Amino acid sequence: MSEAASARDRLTADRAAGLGLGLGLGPLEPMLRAWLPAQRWFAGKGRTIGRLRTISAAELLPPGSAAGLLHLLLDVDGDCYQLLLGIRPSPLPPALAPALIGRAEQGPYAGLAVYEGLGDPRLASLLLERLRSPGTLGPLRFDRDPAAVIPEAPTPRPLSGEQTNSSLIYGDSYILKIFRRVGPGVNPDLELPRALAAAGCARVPAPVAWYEAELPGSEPLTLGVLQPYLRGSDDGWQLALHRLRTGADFTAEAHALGRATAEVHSALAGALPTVALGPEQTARLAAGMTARLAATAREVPALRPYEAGLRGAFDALAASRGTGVSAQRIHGDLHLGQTLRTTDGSWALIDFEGEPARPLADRRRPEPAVRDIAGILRSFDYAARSHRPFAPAWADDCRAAFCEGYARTTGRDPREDPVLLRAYETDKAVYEARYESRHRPDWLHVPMAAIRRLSEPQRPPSHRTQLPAPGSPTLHPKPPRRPLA
Ligand SMILES: Nc1ncnc2c1ncn2[C@@H]1O[C@H](COP(=O)(O)OP(=O)(O)O)[C@@H](O)[C@H]1O
Ligand SMILES: O=P(O)(O)O[C@H]1O[C@H](CO)[C@@H](O[C@H]2O[C@H](CO)[C@@H](O)[C@H](O)[C@H]2O)[C@H](O)[C@H]1O
Repeated sequence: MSEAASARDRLTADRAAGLGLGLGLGPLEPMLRAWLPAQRWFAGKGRTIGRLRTISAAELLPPGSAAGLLHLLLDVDGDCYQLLLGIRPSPLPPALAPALIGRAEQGPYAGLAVYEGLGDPRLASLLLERLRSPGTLGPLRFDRDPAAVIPEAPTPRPLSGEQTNSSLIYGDSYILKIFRRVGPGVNPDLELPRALAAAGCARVPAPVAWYEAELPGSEPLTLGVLQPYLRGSDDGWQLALHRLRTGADFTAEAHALGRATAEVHSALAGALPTVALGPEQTARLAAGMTARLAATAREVPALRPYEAGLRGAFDALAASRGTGVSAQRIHGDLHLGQTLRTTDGSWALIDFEGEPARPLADRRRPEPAVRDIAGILRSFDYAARSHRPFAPAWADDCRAAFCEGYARTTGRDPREDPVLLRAYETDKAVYEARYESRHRPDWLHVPMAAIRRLSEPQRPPSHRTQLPAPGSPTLHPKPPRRPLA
């Protein structure tokens, strides 16, 4: 960055510090209190906000006759959230009207409209420009892969649809994910794709630029990651639903996805530390699952009648004494919505953030790879249950094909350790019950169906809706109808 640019950055950062936002949020506070709980990415939905204060404020662009861009990190009842606010003369142009948060009556922005800045192409372009030219602005540090060529000014658009964070797509070439709830320490969604890229694994789009906050006395907080946009790819979840609707087979894709997942797991195990689990660690894993179950049962009344039955899966894991299980860095929240089938027909995995509600330190801990496998197996069940009528055989076939694909690459079929797999599937279904009850109560019935099944005492498999036990004839189902990738 040039000296003039860095002097300008210091100026804007100093101006932001002097905005009167230092302790409280001043005139912005009432409007943000009303606006935050309505955001899809806000984790405290349904709660009245107690503490709301500024952690850092930096003007990426001071407002003048045109839009300004204010970057905020807010402490909302102990959670840290990232906001990018547009500030413009009021009224907003019609295209931006739905993004309005409020009009500042006093303070440095008196008379100006404050709005969600990401939908404003001018501000979205400014953010990309920052990422193209590394440097700092107040607490913000912008960084990039020096080898990457990031084009100038591709047209930005916000990604529409359900999301935990917020993303901007630039000219269908790059996608910038802006993390909303952030914490100290590198986000695994930056850490793991970078490690995979360095290891030569092409199953994950490699980060080309990122930005962080450097706050006194804290590890840097990852705030955003820019990656190549896999244009024309199909989201695995949508693809699966489409196949179900048209009565079409998905086992070839499930098999190829098993292989892709196994490749990513092998690359992660090669690039980052692994740990062999002994009986003590396995018992600790099982205790963690049991504790999560108890906490979820307190929060989700529908789960309570099944709590004792579900605990059986975790007790069995503790009793198994964990021989031969190894833990490694994994995806952490793998489901069909985190997979993309690219235009050349291969699978890519995205969103390595882990389960968004878990503390970052937990999400960065090595875990058995079967946790990801359980996530995908649950996802086939989700897809089959979203279909009317419920299609259990479709899900069973996909589950079997996925495990076979995984085994083809690693030499180990996940179903060979049914106790471990069942414990992780149960843990995932419990997580889903809490996730759905918090975010999509209309979907709660989907994990509840699995919870009912998983809470039943284990019987030898007698029909196709059961996960086949190792050695049973259904372990090696008929070959898929189409050639496998
Ligand atoms: N590299 C990419 N190429 C194409 N589409 C992508 C890419 N990364 C993400 N997406 C799309 O954006 C959506 C949201 O991304 P994701 O990383 O899952 O965000 P979140 O954590 O907010 O849910 C994905 O479901 C996918 O459709
Ligand atoms: O926002 P993320 O993609 O990181 O993940 C969260 O939201 C997912 C839903 O969007 C949720 O996934 C659950 O629903 C999916 C269908 O929409 C299904 O395919 C998954 O199997 C099921 O877990 C995910 O659990 C949550 O962390």
